[in-house]
Amino acid sequence: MFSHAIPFLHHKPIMDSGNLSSSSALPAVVSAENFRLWPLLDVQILELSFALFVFLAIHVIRQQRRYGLSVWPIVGMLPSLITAARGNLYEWITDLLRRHKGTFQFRGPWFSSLNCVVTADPRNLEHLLKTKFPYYPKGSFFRDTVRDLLGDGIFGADDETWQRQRKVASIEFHSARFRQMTVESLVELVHSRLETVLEDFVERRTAVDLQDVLLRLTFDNVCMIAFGVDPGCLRGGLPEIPFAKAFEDATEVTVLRFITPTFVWKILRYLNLGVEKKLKQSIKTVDEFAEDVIQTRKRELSTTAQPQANNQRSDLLTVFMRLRDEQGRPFSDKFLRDICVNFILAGRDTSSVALSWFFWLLDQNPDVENKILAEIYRIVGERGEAKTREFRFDSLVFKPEEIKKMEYLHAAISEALRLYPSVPVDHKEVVEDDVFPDGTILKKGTKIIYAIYAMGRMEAIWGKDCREFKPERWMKDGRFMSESAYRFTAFNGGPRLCLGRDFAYYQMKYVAASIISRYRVAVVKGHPVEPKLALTFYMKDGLKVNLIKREEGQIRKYMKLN
Ligand code: HEM
Repeated sequence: MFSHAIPFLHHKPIMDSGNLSSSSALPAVVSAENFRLWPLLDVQILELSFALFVFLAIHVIRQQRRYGLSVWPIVGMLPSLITAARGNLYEWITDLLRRHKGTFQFRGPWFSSLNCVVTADPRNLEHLLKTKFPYYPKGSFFRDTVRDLLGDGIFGADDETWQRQRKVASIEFHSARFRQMTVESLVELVHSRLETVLEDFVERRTAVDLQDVLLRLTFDNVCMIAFGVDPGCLRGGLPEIPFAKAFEDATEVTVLRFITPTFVWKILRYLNLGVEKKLKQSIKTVDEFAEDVIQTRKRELSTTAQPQANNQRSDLLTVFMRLRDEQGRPFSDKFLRDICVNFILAGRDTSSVALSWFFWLLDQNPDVENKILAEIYRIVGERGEAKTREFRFDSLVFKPEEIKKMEYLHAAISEALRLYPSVPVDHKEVVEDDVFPDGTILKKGTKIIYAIYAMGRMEAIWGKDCREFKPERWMKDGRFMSESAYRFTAFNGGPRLCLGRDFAYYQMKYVAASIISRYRVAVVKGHPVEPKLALTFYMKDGLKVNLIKREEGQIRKYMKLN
């Protein structure tokens, strides 16, 4: 920057002095006396520029020592961040955190919203997620950024608005009715849709993008849970569903707002230009879909034709429609829409990307795959009918109690989430001056990023083998052992612990066991696997795999059955 500034300051006098013979070319105010001063001024400017340069160089070096990164005037650490974002940003953050013993301060450009404290220290996580929870809300910056898409829904909400939704949804998520719905919806999706789609790829002997198929499955599944409707993304031919596409587009553009200066996206929104125009259109499609479902459900619930069927409904939309607010009034259609849209966002891609990383890891760790298979066969083998010739292992429909017993599979999925958490970084805001347990001083308004991906790679937390995929680290005496939410933060922790965690484990285990028991999943050789920069930890190029069908005869031989 300053190497540009110096010649610029010199140019004018040098050019002018070249025209000395022609006094008419000189500005009237430049006298001969003034001209004798030019070389003097030149030297002074040069000296001043040099002093400024030295001062800045010392400043940058000092800041580099203090923060571990160059801090440039005006743009702060942004150049390093941009360079890192071209490679693997999450590894870059991990490396910085390791060098700074778990916490570092990022200095963004002046007047930007990028100044923040980044931490992977479990003591700090417990402090902000639990001990001092009320002092670390999502905050107004987050809420304003996501409001157009998420409205007053649970994700951006704080205080009473959050509490009310959390309480109702929490009761519902733990109810027997809800559990039954999740079990039934998965049986329907896996055996009527997923199996058909995968079988089609096997017959055509073509590779399948497993991440895409899993995303479709979890999108349909979460819509069944939130709205009580199936959008049909996993139907034959894998059609493009306008609601699903609009949802995806709206999420992508909303994420872009986080790295765009607020005034820029607000102007674009006001003028209805560029990505903001796209966001508006996508939200319109989402709203129309929601409106349609809400009105249809209202009509269904008001008819007396099927009272039993209506009472059985346990999707979130119906549950919240039956409730009344503090004044005894039903919730507005807008609030109902917000609740459902937030749950869809929470559950649409988290489980599917986790499963994609899990299958990728399994391909590199055949010993783990064999142990999972052995566990499945052992558990299913306990069924009396499993020993008969009519029983077929390649068309298993697991019972909920069997899924629960699969503890090694539970450990393997947790291990995949430890290394590849679906939400790689999360954020909070400080509402009052505070000090982290590690001594970091926090000023009111500071943004906190907790680096969940980096936490899985901290030797201080997981030991020297932290980068290895070892489900055994979760097992003790043949049983799964859970870990503190402040060390394993893939599902967040404290009062805002993921509401869908139990459901997500059931869903992931059911889908994984159903696929593994039917096929060996082999990642296509040379397929590039790297993370995409997004809110969720997608694989940038999906996960291309070939499916190799397991032979019934081999399974029976393996199980020593005839
Ligand atoms: C592997 C699967 C999943 C992972 C790793 C995961 C992870 C997370 C994380 C990190 C948060 C905190 C987000 C934040 O506050 O910024 C969260 C919140 C939440 N999750 Fe999950 N999630 C998963 C699946 C699901 C599913 C399937 C559902 C619902 C069907 C769900 C529902 C929620 C809800 C409602 C919240 C908000 C809780 C609150 O703010 O009180 N999640 N989840």
